[in-house]
Amino acid sequence: MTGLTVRHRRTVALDGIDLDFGPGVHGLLGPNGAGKTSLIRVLATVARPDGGRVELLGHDLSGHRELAAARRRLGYLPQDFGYYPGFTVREFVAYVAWLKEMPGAEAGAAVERAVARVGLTDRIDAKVKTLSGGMVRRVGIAQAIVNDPAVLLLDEPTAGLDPEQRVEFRSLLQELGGESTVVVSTHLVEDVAAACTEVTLVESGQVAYRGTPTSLAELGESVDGAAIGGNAMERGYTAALRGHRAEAATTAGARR
Ligand SMILES: Nc1ncnc2c1ncn2[C@@H]1O[C@H](COP(=O)(O)OP(=O)(O)OP(=O)(O)O)[C@@H](O)[C@H]1O
Repeated sequence: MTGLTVRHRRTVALDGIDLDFGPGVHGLLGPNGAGKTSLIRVLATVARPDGGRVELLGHDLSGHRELAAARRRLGYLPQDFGYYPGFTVREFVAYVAWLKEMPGAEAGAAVERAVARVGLTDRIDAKVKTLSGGMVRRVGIAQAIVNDPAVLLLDEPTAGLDPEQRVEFRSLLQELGGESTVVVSTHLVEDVAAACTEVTLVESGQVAYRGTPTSLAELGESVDGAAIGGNAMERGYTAALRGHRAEAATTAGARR
């Protein structure tokens, strides 16, 4: 994407950002309101940008036909994931497979495979409304991967998962990142440390930092631990944010 701009009324959620994502697991980190969801929604083709150009899997997302082609190869777990409570897990994931225009002959096996990958085979014929919050989240992940997407977008997928499920989910993420491009937004620096190949730190609609989890931890090692606190990765996160804020303040001062 180049010059990607998203506005919500007077709020600039994304301020002309340039980014590209290749194969692997990309962690999107940033404070509340930084613009992570706005970015994922544009990539998921559910929101139109106000400016800039976005290309996904070779499709320019400004074209209608291109959008449909891109959607078939996408997987998306929204932050507020809506589902039909009366559907069983199988029915719900099959419904998403149908929406993605998967051929009927393949869909049945694909649904079972996706549900198995999130560890819910024993509940596949249970109604979604009877599941715990963490299980519903896993159904959300299953529907996102049912079509073996080339690009998988996950907005806060670990919210509501217990620690054991989170650990299992991270290994699933690593597996998925070996096959496709995964973009995952999270508040948890541990998710990034454990599962991501690259980190993008977003702040006030801008890219504040890009690098590997190791380079972010190295940045944390280089700052005064007593002054910031936390582990190396958390210190790196804080130092990168503060660095970006200082730079933005200097630029704004120079403009005045
Ligand atoms: N529908 C909307 N109407 C008005 N403002 C919005 C809307 N959606 C987002 N915003 C604003 O746009 C900015 C970016 O929001 P966004 O949800 O993309 O951030 P985020 O990084 O995903 O935040 P969080 O971590 O809290 O989910 C924020 O200032 C937010 O208040």
